[in-house]
Amino acid sequence: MRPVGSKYLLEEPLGRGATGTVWRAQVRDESGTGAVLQQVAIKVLKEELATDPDVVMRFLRERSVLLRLVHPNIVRVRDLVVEGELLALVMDLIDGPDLHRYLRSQGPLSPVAGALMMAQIADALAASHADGVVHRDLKPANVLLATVVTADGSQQMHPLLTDFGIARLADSPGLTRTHEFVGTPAYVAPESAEGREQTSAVDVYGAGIMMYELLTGQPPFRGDGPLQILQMHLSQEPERPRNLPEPLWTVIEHCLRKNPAQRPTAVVLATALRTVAAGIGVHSTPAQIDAAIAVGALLAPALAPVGQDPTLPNGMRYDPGAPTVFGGSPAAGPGATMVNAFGAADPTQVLPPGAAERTQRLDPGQAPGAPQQTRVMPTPPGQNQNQGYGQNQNYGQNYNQNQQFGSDAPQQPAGPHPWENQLRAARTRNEQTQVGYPVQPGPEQQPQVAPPPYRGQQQRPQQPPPYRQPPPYQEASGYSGNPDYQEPQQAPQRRSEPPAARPEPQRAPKREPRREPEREPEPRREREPRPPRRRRMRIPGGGCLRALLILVVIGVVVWYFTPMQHWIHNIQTWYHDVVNWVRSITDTANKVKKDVNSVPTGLPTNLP
Ligand SMILES: Nc1ncnc2c1ncn2[C@@H]1O[C@H](COP(=O)(O)OP(=O)(O)OP(=O)(O)O)[C@@H](O)[C@H]1O
Repeated sequence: MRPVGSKYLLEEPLGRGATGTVWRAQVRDESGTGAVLQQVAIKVLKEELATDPDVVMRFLRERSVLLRLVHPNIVRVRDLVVEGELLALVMDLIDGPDLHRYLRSQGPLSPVAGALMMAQIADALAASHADGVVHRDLKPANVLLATVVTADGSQQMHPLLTDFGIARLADSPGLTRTHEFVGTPAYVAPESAEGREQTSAVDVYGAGIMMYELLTGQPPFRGDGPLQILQMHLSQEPERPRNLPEPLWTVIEHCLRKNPAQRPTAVVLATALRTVAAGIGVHSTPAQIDAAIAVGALLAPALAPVGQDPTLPNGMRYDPGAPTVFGGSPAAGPGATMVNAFGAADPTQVLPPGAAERTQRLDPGQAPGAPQQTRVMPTPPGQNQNQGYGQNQNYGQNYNQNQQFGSDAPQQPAGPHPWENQLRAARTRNEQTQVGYPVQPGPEQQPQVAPPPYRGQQQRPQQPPPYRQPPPYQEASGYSGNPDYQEPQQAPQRRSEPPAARPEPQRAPKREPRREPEREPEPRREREPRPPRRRRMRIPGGGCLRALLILVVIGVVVWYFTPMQHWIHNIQTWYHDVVNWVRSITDTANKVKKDVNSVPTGLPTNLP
């Protein structure tokens, strides 16, 4: 067993994810008895994260926020440990599978069960959004299912959202150089895929994808590789699953809008899901059915009652400013190099060289060791990369303006996100290849993904929605919380006309024209499509015939239009002359020879 800090002992790994390994661990009594006080889960972040100064810095800065996120549907983070080159989150140990594993083994949930489970996850999101925390990596693997036994002895599944802040930690400028993907492509919102600003709406998109998967068994966009899936998020509309009740599809479809401004808030989503769950059950009253059918009006973005859910009791408001209630002992052991939940005021003792100094520069007005304010509105990816630490001194300021989701705080120019680069590279590759690939439209040609008119940039900033505690399942629809609960699969029958659509409310007048982002991506010039080539008919041997024909034509021209005939005639004449000369010479020679041979022999040989 490996010790972590002065009071934790890692027992056995529970599982590994992209950002680290989760261990079952013990909390030891530090008074000397060594007794095991409690079992916890500890997520030990990967070494490459733990050694990245940016991650360490964020880890320390966001500890107060992560520790403060206390909600019935959020896995509670109890402690954050920084020890040497080890970063770890100490969490409640949840004795149950994660939702991904559950879906693989049990199959999809029924519409009512799925809607009620997602309503609870939306509650968790509403609470975290109210506190300025965007999850950014919503997926079934990040929902743990605790089993609770009710008063009547039956077992119920209780979903708890985990891994808050991890995606943001992993999205470090240093890491994005080596890690191409932070997040899970199947659940990524279009704006995240394009490296645009990520607001709380990315979580609502993730919730929409998750809901689709809970009800059908698979996410809406599936492809061969991450890039193809990202492209589908950007340009494809999800296909409506068969047998899905219409009101439930309406909710999913609103969550999956490409434009983040058209998605509902998490508060509205939770209300809408409970309305739908109540209206599609077997015991639904006509009024509940009508309310479910009219859920589209509730989800309309202009009507989204930010933070105002009339169905929730007043006494159950979520107070983001409320003090965090921690358990355990605040004392760190002597010499312990640990930053703990109770020691927000503890000086940070172990930081990679320079990180402490940077932290100091980030918070110039803050006394060393003083509890940090909540500053967790995610900066657009790449911002830090381009700006350096000095400019991050505005972080707190920006947060104060940004904590209303979608505020009119000045937008920092965001550098290209790694995904964006990859998408561009892929498109460019397609263009260069040009073999049977249609030219992919650039972002500027895609109507669905045109930079959205962020509400925050156009409208007056709104206060974050005060979160109210949701009612238990039973209050919503009589659902016991057990996903095995049976309810009809078909859409509710319309028993009366739905209530007239609410009048469109007056939108707040534009306060200032929207500022164009300073770094608009260069509009990419589309290539002119090549005209189709005319295909020539190929005749076998046609090439030879053509050459022969050309030779004949040349011969005729030369014969009739040049002195060739004359030259040939002369050559013939010369030839004949030469032949005649040769003949006459030969004849003469033969004659001479004959004459010589005819000279009489027998002459005296002894002539003087
Ligand atoms: N608090 C917890 N209690 C019990 N088991 C947990 C807890 N947190 C995580 N686990 C289990 O540990 C395993 C790994 O979790 P982890 O969060 O690292 O996985 P992941 O979500 O797939 O990865 P990542 O979010 O890093 O991409 C999962 O199977 C999960 O069920």
